[in-house]
Amino acid sequence: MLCVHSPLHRGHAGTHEIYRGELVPCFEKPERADFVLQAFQRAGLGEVRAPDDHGLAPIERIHAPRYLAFLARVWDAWAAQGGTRDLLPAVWPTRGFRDDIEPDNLVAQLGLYSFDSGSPITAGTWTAALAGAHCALTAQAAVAQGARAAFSLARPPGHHAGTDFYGGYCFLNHAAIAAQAFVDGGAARVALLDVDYHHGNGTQQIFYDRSDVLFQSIHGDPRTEYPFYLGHADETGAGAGLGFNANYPLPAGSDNTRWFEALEAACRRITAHGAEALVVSLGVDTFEGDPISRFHLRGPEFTRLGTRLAALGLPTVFVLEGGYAVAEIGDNVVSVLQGFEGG
Ligand SMILES: NCCCCCC(=O)NO
Ligand SMILES: [Zn+2]
Repeated sequence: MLCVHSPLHRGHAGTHEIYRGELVPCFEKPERADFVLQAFQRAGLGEVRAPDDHGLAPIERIHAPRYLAFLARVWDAWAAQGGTRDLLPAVWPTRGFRDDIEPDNLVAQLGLYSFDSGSPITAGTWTAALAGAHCALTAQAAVAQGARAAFSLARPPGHHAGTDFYGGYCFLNHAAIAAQAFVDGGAARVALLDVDYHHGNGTQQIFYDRSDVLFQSIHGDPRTEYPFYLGHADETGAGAGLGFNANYPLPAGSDNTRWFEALEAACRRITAHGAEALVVSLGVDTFEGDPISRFHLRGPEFTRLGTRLAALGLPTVFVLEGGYAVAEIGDNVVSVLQGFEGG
């Protein structure tokens, strides 16, 4: 299986995030990708290739121009003001505020384009996010050209990023960008399955009124788990997209039997959709030892996940999302990919 990876992720290295109201060291750190890369190479799963430069056009198919312009300029604007520390928002346009006018104030702009204070922007964030999107696009191109599967090994992750907002450590929605590339390449029906512990609120928002991309997510119940404000089972799509969004929220602490029951339901739905390609938001923070999550998957379950996805028989792009047990993230990701390869 091809792995697409860029060392440019290392430029995104925030020091602290606000987690549940407290300033703590970042959980989403460069070592995550290093450990996955080492495990992938150790397992001999395939070639590791640098991403091609796909430019901005495929990214503009998903994200709003004013948001991309903001991400591209925000650090330089901050540096021009003499700023050096990581950028975190402190004010947001919640209900009753206007969000059609972009304030001149930089901290206000951070709030306009974000939904949490846990995703620091640093000098290398834009470059890293852009490289991550190009990793996903390069993986998608390889699959569109005949590869059975490919893995986009990038950070920061993407599934919390919406059309014009960042959060949950995510800035560009790599999985959504890859799914759109399949559509733009002629696929009439694409399935996007999010198996990260946290609901892919950004991906849901992006495809919510569309029937060509079926979005499904298995995740910790948002009544108690991040992102809290989206991811309930009654969110089934809108307009032309009604019936093409499915959430499987599970109570924190749910056992693996319940998790795989949800996976089975989602896989059946993918087959019923008549999907021609599959994009997987592969978060492994479902791992029993993950520091910020509360499911119980371990190596054998990750292998079983990969095997089940292989049984769908679809051209598949895996996109790395979460997973913060840094010592185990590599083995957990490789277990999924090995299960898929052997499936
Ligand atoms: N800062 C709060 C927790 C963010 C979760 C990020 C994640 O793993 N999403 O899938
Ligand atoms: Zn997650």
